[in-house]
Amino acid sequence: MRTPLLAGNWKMHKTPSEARVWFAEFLEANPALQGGGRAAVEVALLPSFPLLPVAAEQLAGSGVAWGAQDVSAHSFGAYTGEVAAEQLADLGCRYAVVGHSERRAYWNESDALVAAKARRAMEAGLVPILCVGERLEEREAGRAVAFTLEQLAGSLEGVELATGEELVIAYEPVWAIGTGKTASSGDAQAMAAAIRGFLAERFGEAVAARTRILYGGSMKPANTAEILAGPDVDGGLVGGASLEVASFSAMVEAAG
Ligand SMILES: O=C(CO)COP(=O)(O)O
Repeated sequence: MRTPLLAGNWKMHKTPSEARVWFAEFLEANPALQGGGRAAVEVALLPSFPLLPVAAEQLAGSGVAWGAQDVSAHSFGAYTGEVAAEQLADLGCRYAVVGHSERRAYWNESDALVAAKARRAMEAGLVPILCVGERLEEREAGRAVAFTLEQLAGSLEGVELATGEELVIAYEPVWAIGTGKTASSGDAQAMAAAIRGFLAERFGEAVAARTRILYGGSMKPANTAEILAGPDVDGGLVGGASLEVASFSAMVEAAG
C-alpha cells in the first residue's frame, strides 16, 4: 500500500555541472528509471537550489522525482535570500525537506518555524519531508521516543491532512547522521511504529496508514535491506551514500 521512497539528500555538495553528469550516469546505470520508474520503490533526489533547474531538465519524464532541502515559511515578498514554495513547484519539485536536524542545529529552526514551512510547502502542492529525531543525550536518557514525538507534535502545529494532502516523515537520529553509526533495524522500526501511532491519534487511522515514514542516518548499500525490513519503515533519507552513482544505485536495487 505504501510504496517505499528512497530520497538522496545531497546537502551542500556538487556544482550544477557535476549534477548534469551525475544525473546522466545515474539514469544510464538504472534503465528501469529512465521511463516511468520502478513500481517497487520511488526514487527522489534533493540537491541544493541551484541544481534544481538541471534536475528539472534532465529528470523530467524519468522515474526519478526531485525536490529541495528547505523552503521558506513565507509566500512571495521582500524576503532576501529566501526561496518560495511556488518557485520550487514551478521547477517541478515534488518534495521539500523541512526541519532537517542540520537546520535545527545551525540555524536554530524551531518546531513552530518547521511547521510553518510544512504548511507553506503543502499550500504550493509540494510534499514536505519533515525530519525529526533525538540527539545522543536524549537516547542515553531513555527519552528518544518521548523527545521525537514531542518534536513531531510541535513541527506539525496547524498542519491538516484532511483532503488527501501528502506528508512524509523522516526519522533521523542526530547521532547517526554522517557518523557511520546507524540505529538498529529494531530501534528504527520501534520509532517508526511510535510515529505512526502518533499520526493515527493526530490525523486518524487512514492518514497514518498511508503516510510514509523514512529512516535516515548513515544508510548505505550494506544496511539498506535490513533497515527497510521493518514493517513501519517505508524508505530512507540518504546523505553521503547518495553522492555516488554506484552506491545510490545499489541502494535503489536493495530497496526495490
Ligand atoms: O542527514 C541525512 C539525510 O538527510 C543522513 O546523512 P548520512 O546518510 O550522510 O548519515
